[in-house]
Amino acid sequence: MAAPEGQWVLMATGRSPTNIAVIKYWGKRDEALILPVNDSISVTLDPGHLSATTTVAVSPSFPSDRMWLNGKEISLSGGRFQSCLREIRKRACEFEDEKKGIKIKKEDWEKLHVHIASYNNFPTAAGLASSAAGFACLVFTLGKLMNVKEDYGELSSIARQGSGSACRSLYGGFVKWCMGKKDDGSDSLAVQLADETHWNDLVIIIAVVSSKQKETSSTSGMRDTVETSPLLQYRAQTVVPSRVLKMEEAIKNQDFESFAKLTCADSNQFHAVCLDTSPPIFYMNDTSHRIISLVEKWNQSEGTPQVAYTFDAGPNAVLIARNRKTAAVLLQKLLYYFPPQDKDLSSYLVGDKSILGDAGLHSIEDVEVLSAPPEMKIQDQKFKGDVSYFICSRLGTGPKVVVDENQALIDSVTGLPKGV
Ligand SMILES: Nc1ncnc2c1ncn2[C@@H]1O[C@H](COP(=O)(O)OP(=O)(O)OP(=O)(O)O)[C@@H](O)[C@H]1O
Ligand SMILES: C[C@@](O)(CCOP(=O)(O)OP(=O)(O)O)CC(=O)O
Repeated sequence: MAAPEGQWVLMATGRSPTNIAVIKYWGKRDEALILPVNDSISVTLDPGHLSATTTVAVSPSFPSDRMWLNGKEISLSGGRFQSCLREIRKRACEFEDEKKGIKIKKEDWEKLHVHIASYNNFPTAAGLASSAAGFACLVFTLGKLMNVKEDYGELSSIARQGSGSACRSLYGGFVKWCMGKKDDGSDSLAVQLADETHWNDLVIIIAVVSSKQKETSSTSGMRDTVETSPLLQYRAQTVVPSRVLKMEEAIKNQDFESFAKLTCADSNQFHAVCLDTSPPIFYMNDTSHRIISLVEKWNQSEGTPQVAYTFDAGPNAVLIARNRKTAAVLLQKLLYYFPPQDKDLSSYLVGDKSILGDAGLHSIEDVEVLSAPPEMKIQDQKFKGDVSYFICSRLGTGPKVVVDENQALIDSVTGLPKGV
């Protein structure tokens, strides 16, 4: 290390998207390495709406590894953080910045400590896959800092050891996590099926359903399912392999009918294996069921699917509309049943707010005069307050370096999070 000992702080900042599975990962064959029992497929969401931003810093003056998440210091002692740090350090390469007088040899990285600050632009641990965006961002940004060779497949298999679904956030667009066969997990990694420009008509509306924090985490829920559900074997060995092939074909051909049918069926089967677990796990609630019913009835009345729904380990609905026009009609139907509790429409729909204009919803008065969806039996009942808010988004890119140093979350002089 050529610079005066302890005088420098070297930093990198990255931003990573979250993703939502359309063919679900549920069940591990190896808990420590996080190896799944089946392949899964996801869509990456626009990082402008849902992403993690992480700054990692290294300095000879740091006595230990530390991390701050959304401004609060958290422990890095857990096995998942330790696995990601260890695997990235192993692959670190020599780095030199002559102007700043910094030289770090390959073997120096093992001795240097890092400070990590991360911020999610959406609620953490609220069923919106913050762990996927977070671990993908951590691994991607550490890789940049430590000059790791750009092999996204390998990075994805490291992110997988932070949280399984995180491996799919290393790419934009449509992504497949190949379960792999090897015991060491080296072939359990993500590949991109198509980038975000391949099928850009799709519009994603997320209904963030009001709920307390979930009772069963994905990690413990899937462990219980593996141990107790006879249905999971059938799903992993027979159903998913053929669905994955069909889903890849649907994505390749932009076949919305097939895409929507597979997405809804797979979400429903995932929740069925949760119910088949002993004791049973319930992630969806009455609001989730009402949204399913709304979409199913509409799709049926149109004769062909307009919207796909999928639910992760929580009650939030992720709705994928075939195009903007359909998304605008969907929003009208949703707001008819789930009007905002207060008069502020603009904070009730975040992300791409321009969809409100497309739906002709400029004020709360426009929501109040919406007519009931004709295909629905329940016309006179509304469920104000059952949805906290909506997010309108689209498919997005994979992780990116944030070059603007003003956006770094760590102060380049103190090496501590800004504002601490
Ligand atoms: N930006 C981040 N950087 C690193 N780790 C993060 C980040 N955001 C979240 N995490 C990790 O993920 C954990 C939250 O994961 P959890 O599975 O409980 O919630 P979620 O991913 O938001 O929801 P779900 O898995 O139901 O979609 C946090 O406690 C933290 O360990
Ligand atoms: C329902 C899911 O969202 C489950 C995600 O599980 P996690 O990736 O959060 O679990 P761990 O690997 O234990 O961290 C389906 C999916 O994203 O494929």
